[in-house]
Amino acid sequence: MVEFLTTGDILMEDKRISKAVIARLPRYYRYLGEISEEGIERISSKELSVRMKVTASQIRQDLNNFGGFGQQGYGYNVKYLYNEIGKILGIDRQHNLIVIGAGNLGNALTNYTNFEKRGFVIKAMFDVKPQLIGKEIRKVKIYHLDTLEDYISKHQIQIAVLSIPKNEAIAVAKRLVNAGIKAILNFAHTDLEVPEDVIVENVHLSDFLMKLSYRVSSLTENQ
Ligand SMILES: NC(=O)c1ccc[n+]([C@@H]2O[C@H](COP(=O)([O-])OP(=O)(O)OC[C@H]3O[C@@H](n4cnc5c(N)ncnc54)[C@H](O)[C@@H]3O)[C@@H](O)[C@H]2O)c1
Repeated sequence: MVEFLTTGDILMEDKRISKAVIARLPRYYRYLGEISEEGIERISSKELSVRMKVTASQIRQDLNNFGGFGQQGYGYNVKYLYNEIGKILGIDRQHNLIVIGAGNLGNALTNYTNFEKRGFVIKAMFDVKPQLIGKEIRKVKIYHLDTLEDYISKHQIQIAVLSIPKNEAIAVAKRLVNAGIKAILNFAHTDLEVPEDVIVENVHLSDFLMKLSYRVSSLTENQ
């Protein structure tokens, strides 16, 4: 039988891994990293479930997708599982990023050193404001947007972060795609139109705030 993948699913050893499972992997990765730092070498699905506040069967189901991580009566080898999930997520290797828009948000992202610990290295920033060109933020140079395609063709850039006004984002995203970028982290409040093989993750903090607002409002209404 032919199996069809929906966008975002991955195929591992002829097995379809759902988007939902993939979306949970960063959380497993984070928890296992912390557990490993505590010096714990192995952990049962039950213990992990208590820490992560998900059911043990969910954990077993999720991790069984990748095979061979756990052993009956032994539990999971924390370091091994951590490394394997890291490999699946592709963070066992370096990813080079560029940030488009060197304003408040672009600065904050570039100043955040923890991305590098996960292998995400910001190589350059781009802007259109003449007074910003040539400046550096944590040794990351700001280039003019005119040099975008040239820079991408000369450096191995996989991911672009868009932190520019929304009315500029669609045009810049098109240029990024034409220059070969395959993944965009989009902070601009607009939907991007990209080909199917380009991955876009939208981060709209205001959406989270609206969700919180809804929850807070319903709490106060029920009081
Ligand atoms: N998604 C979120 O949760 C979230 C949160 C904060 C801000 N934002 C959005 O992110 C964007 C940036 O916010 P900010 O506070 O950093 O704004 P900002 O005004 O401080 O910075 C924007 C920068 O983009 C530059 N720019 C404008 N057009 C450009 C182009 N075509 N190419 C390259 N650079 C260009 C500007 O010169 C400026 O330096 C805005 O669209 C804002 O709405 C989103």
